[in-house]
Amino acid sequence: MSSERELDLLVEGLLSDPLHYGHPLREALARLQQQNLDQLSRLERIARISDGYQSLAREQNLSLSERYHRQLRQLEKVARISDRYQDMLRDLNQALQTASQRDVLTGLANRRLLMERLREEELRSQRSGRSFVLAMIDIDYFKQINDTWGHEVGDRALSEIARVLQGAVRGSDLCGRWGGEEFLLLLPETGLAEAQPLIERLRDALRELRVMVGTERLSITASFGVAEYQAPEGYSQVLNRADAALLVAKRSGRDRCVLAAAGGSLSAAALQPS
Ligand SMILES: Nc1nc2c(ncn2[C@@H]2O[C@H](COP(=O)(O)OP(=O)(O)OP(=O)(O)O)[C@@H](O)[C@H]2O)c(=O)[nH]1
Repeated sequence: MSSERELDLLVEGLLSDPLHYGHPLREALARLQQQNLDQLSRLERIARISDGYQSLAREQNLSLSERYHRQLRQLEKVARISDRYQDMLRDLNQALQTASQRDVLTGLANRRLLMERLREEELRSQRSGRSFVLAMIDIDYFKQINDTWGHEVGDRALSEIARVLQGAVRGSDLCGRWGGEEFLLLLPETGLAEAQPLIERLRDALRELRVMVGTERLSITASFGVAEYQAPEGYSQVLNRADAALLVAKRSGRDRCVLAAAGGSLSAAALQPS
């Protein structure tokens, strides 16, 4: 038995012994004993409170760290979703950009992209002094194809024509659909003399094109108006000259190419039907 416990028992024994009732020291001992018990229970309460605080603090720490990790995991998830979302947005933007620059039927550059490139080419030519060539191409009697075979056949013919034109030009050239059955070729860093063989090849390729409707083969020819950029003119002037040359090609029988010479006069160096 511990000495504290022995002392307790001794004090309890003295206080409960009727022999000591009325003894002046008994009252003092009883008060001392009570004070001791009160002190003890106060200490026990403090210890309980302290224990409670400690476990609460532990719990709070634990849940804080858990909450922190949970937040971190959520943030990582949000970041992953946001990355994916951004990738999707980028792809979508790219697709929209491409779609806004492409002709739906033929997949060629549309008029918007052609205009953009024309502006760029004008600036480049003014800086470098190297000209570019524009070829306006219009399919001959295309209305007859539609009227005879229907719009779907007309659409198929336009797609085939586009494929031939696109296949014949260099990577640095731009071939686009200007509208309807009209196409535009933009040949950077090129002069009329260099453009002529390409135009010849294109005319041949179109003439040889086999667009079939059942056993019938469509006859496809095109007229060309070709002009070379003359600095410091604006791109719309070279467009107008190519257009005027095309009109002459149409009026003088179609299936031919008319070159717009510098200064606005139309060259007699038209390529005649072969
Ligand atoms: N199928 C189809 N036809 C089109 C499309 N765009 C324009 N066309 C047709 O192309 C034809 C152009 O006719 P015109 O401008 O009279 O010219 P053309 O018959 O080719 O005669 P010339 O140009 O003078 O040789 C019209 O019948 C238009 O409807 C298209 O996207 N699909």
